[in-house]
Amino acid sequence: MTEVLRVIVSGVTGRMGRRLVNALQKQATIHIVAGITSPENTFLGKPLSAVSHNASHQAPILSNFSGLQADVVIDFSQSKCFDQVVDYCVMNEVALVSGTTGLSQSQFDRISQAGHFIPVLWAANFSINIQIIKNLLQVFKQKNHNGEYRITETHHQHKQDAPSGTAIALAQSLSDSQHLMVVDHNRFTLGTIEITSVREAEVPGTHQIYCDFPNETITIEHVSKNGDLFAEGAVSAAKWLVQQDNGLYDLNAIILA
Ligand SMILES: NC(=O)C1=CN([C@@H]2O[C@H](COP(=O)(O)OP(=O)(O)OC[C@H]3O[C@@H](n4cnc5c(N)ncnc54)[C@H](O)[C@@H]3O)[C@@H](O)[C@H]2O)C=CC1
Ligand SMILES: O=C(O)C1=N[C@H](C(=O)O)C[C@H](O)C1
Repeated sequence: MTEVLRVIVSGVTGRMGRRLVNALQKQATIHIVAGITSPENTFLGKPLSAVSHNASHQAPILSNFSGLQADVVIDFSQSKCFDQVVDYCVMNEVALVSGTTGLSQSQFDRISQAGHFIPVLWAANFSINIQIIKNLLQVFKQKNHNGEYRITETHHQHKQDAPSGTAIALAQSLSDSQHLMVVDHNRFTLGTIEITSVREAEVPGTHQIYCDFPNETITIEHVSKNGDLFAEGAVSAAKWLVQQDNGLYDLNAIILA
């Protein structure tokens, strides 16, 4: 008999959390234990059916993880509640898949530490093709010593962090420096890489990378058509992660599996 995977959705009332619930409900072998939201959220105490297409879903929307038992947490929330997510997973030996961006360096250090105790996978972008583009950019960097690069990211007006986690990750593939500097509210640098952030209407997420070499230019554009791309990527990652040993993983581990 196939074992049922018990999942907690952190950030369940958000744009991604709702898509995640819908994606999880398509999986016969997944059971959603509960959804977590902020203490002030109006959906608190309601069943998951309040935030999903499936009116029959009775799992509760809670403000904390207390007493919950699960195999994996899938987290798309906010940096301010990220520490409580990691603490719950480590203390209860629950695997963690997280796509929350805008994290501080100490929160990234915490993810690395958590990998000693549980399987953890964090990705700024759950599109496998973004991971493939990151890998390609690393090759560009190795093979082109005179390359100059610029990144522009465009997202919906509700997005709280800038630049996007994806833009930072793409720039990190191209730079020896990992340190982000703020130029002004929508312009940043990471080493010599310039990043521009645009906030526009309901754009799901577009990233353009301009690569300038002495005798050629290359432009790569990745356009997310909708958030299901990320939700479905995170569900696949969760199904894979629960079968792994403790450790810190990225999407390359899934590509190479
Ligand atoms: N890695 C990826 O592929 C993707 C990452 N993201 C990231 O996921 C995160 C969420 O994005 P959205 O759903 O658009 O944001 P959102 O603002 O719509 O949702 C955030 C959720 O976090 C919850 N939350 C806020 N404070 C909380 C607290 N103290 N305790 C528990 N829950 C709390 C909110 O209630 C809400 O459910 C962002 O960091 C975003 O950048 C978004 C899309 C794709
Ligand atoms: O907030 C979003 O919407 C997205 N955030 C991620 C990021 O910060 O890179 C990924 C995706 O582009 C959508």
